[in-house]
Amino acid sequence: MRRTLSRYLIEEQREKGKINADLRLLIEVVARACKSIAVAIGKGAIGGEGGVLGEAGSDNVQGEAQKKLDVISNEIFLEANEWGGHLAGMASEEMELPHAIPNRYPQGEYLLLFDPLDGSSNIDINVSVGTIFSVLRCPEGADPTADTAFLQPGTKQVAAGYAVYGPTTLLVLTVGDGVACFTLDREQGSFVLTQEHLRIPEDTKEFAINMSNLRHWEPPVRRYVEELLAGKEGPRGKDFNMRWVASMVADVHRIMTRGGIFMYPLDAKIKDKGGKLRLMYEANPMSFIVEQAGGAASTGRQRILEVQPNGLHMRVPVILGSKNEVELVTSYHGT
Ligand SMILES: O=P(O)(O)OC[C@H]1O[C@](O)(COP(=O)(O)O)[C@@H](O)[C@@H]1O
Ligand SMILES: [Mg+2]
Ligand SMILES: [Mg+2]
Repeated sequence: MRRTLSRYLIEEQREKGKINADLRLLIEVVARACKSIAVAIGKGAIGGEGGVLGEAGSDNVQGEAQKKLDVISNEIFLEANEWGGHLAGMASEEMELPHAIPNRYPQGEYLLLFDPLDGSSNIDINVSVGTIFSVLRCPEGADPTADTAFLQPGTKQVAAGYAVYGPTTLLVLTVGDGVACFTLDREQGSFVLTQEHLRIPEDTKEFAINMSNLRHWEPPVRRYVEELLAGKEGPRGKDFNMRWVASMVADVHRIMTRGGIFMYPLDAKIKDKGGKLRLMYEANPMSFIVEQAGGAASTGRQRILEVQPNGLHMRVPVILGSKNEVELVTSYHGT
């Protein structure tokens, strides 16, 4: 019998007691929003003036040029989730401040953080993009319209997931009880459980990093990658393969499927910003998922999930995936 996302969540609630009804419904709403984003992306250039493709003509809070689909996806997430009754507030990579739930809607106990469209640079060339989300509890008495309510380390996440809009639309989810993968059945309009208990192999022969930054990396990462490149003749004694999609969701999903290590380390160009990837919308949710699948996630100096955020849009170096490789790079950092 087909197990849909709804059924999986009901089991997590009623049989396993891992989530409450509010969190179940919240995840259902998030999944519906991802379906709507998948439909919007599917329209591509249809509709004149490039359709949903191309630039929006605006910048986000990080000073990055927004694509039309960044804006559309953000709107879809806000609209779908604000009236659901399960949230105290939302924060998005695309918005400077938290989004308050309007008074006319019921208020809930959770905070939702999201990167509505990850891998924006791939939209216009028809390569996989995705959505990443993280759920926290709103601390008692905290003001959900203020940043401070959201500034909790990743260990406090109660759920996290990502959608990949690729040849198929996938939703990968953890509620702290392992990782499950659902495939969107486009005819039925439902997410069907296609893999449970995902595990990342501890060893790998594949790595993902933007090699064009090599000259800017810190010595530990440079040493690690140079050893991989040396292959059979080098200290690792085996050949490694490299992949870089430049959509974190797609690169991480490959690692969830067949292992590997993904790195967006600190480099001289981005040192002042603290890294490239955003802690709250990218690094934390992905690290929660990776750890739940038996992998590891580190900044090189610290477990990502233990980083105390100092701002909603804080950036961190990210090294995640197959456990033994992540531990090796971390050891090169002298930690
Ligand atoms: O273009 P670069 O420097 O290789 O960076 C790629 C990284 O940037 C990101 O696209 C950032 O995400 P956004 O598209 O949400 O800004 C990651 O998905 C990806 O890993
Ligand atoms: Mg992103
Ligand atoms: Mg984005």
